[in-house]
Amino acid sequence: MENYVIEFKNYVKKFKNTKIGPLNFQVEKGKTTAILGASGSGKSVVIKTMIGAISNFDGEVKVCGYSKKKRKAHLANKDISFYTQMDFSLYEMNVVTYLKNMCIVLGVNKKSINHKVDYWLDFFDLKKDAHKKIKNFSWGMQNRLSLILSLIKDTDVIILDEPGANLDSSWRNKMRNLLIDYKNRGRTIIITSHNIDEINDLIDYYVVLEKGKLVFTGTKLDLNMYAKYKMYFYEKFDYESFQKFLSGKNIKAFKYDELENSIVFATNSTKEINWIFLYLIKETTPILNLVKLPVNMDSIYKALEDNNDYQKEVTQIFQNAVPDKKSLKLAEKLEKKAKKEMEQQNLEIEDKKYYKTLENSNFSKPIENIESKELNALEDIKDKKEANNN
Ligand SMILES: Nc1ncnc2c1ncn2[C@@H]1O[C@H](COP(=O)(O)OP(=O)(O)OP(=O)(O)O)[C@@H](O)[C@H]1O
Repeated sequence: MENYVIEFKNYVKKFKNTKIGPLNFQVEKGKTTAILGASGSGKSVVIKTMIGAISNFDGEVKVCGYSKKKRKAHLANKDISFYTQMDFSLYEMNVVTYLKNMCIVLGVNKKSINHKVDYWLDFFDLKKDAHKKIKNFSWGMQNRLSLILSLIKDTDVIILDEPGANLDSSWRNKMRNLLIDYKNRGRTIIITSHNIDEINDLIDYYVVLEKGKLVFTGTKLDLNMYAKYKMYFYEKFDYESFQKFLSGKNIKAFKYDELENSIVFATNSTKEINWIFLYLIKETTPILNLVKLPVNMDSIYKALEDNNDYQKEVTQIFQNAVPDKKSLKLAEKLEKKAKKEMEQQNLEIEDKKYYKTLENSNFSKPIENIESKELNALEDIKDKKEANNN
């Protein structure tokens, strides 16, 4: 059985002034694939090609086993649903009549039409407006109607082009929960969104475009994206010793803003944040606020930049037959990086030790198996506690 629902091979679409491609990527069955990129990068062109709205292109595109260039290309659409924001401002019909007609066009089993229309109108809170003319619907209501159109066919593959646009946060949240449910049921989701942060935890594969070119395809692990946090303090912060503390930990500190007394740091494992708290306890530095910065295209491009730098370093080393001083230095750097990755793999074991330490933090028994720095931190607290009691 074919594991890929969609395949793009050497795909190129040329417009008068723009070229999209060459693109090579696959969408795996049962996974959530996000097509991401800045405005104008080519996301909609890719999606329009998937659904057959663009058919004149170079290369090969297969959807659900059907080549998009062959005579039977349209048959792929029976197995997929598609969402895009539609404009219903000229529709005189009421929503029930419209949806029932559309169910027939979409090939929904006749016996289930009434039940499905009723279910989805209820789900998107449009039942009370069921007999209004669609042209009188607000933008948000029209958007919910577009969503019903993409869900009512109930297919295993769903393509969503900016499903959150024009929806308020509570509807976006409801839509997100629906996608989680689809994902848990093994459905294939292809999604584009400018609010990456809202869907980032659902994404299995990233297809990242930049100015029509494919700049990345792969998993979250391949992307190695660090989550960024901003921490605010009451008073001046000793950034230098903080940076020293971070060496050997899987945390990067980006900058210290002296004006607002804030630091930005990043990590690819949320567990690592515990080190920061341990440091702050040691330094008795109270925090004012901690904010997780949203994932956006900048974070993704930054992760790609970091990955590219790393790749360049590796290539450089292997291209130099006789290692010079610079290459040796790079080799040393890479060795350190590899060591760090090993440490990351051992993180769970480290974490267990760390939590054990916290459990023991009543200081009634000796603390074993703990790094001396962290031991010192806890000892300091113990001293302070005792001083207070005296
Ligand atoms: N029919 C068309 N004729 C000419 N150029 C087009 C056509 N469709 C798309 N393009 C061009 O292709 C490029 C990619 O457009 P596309 O709509 O795919 O961007 P996008 O990534 O979906 O952007 P957004 O996030 O703003 O929707 C743009 O430069 C656009 O002008």
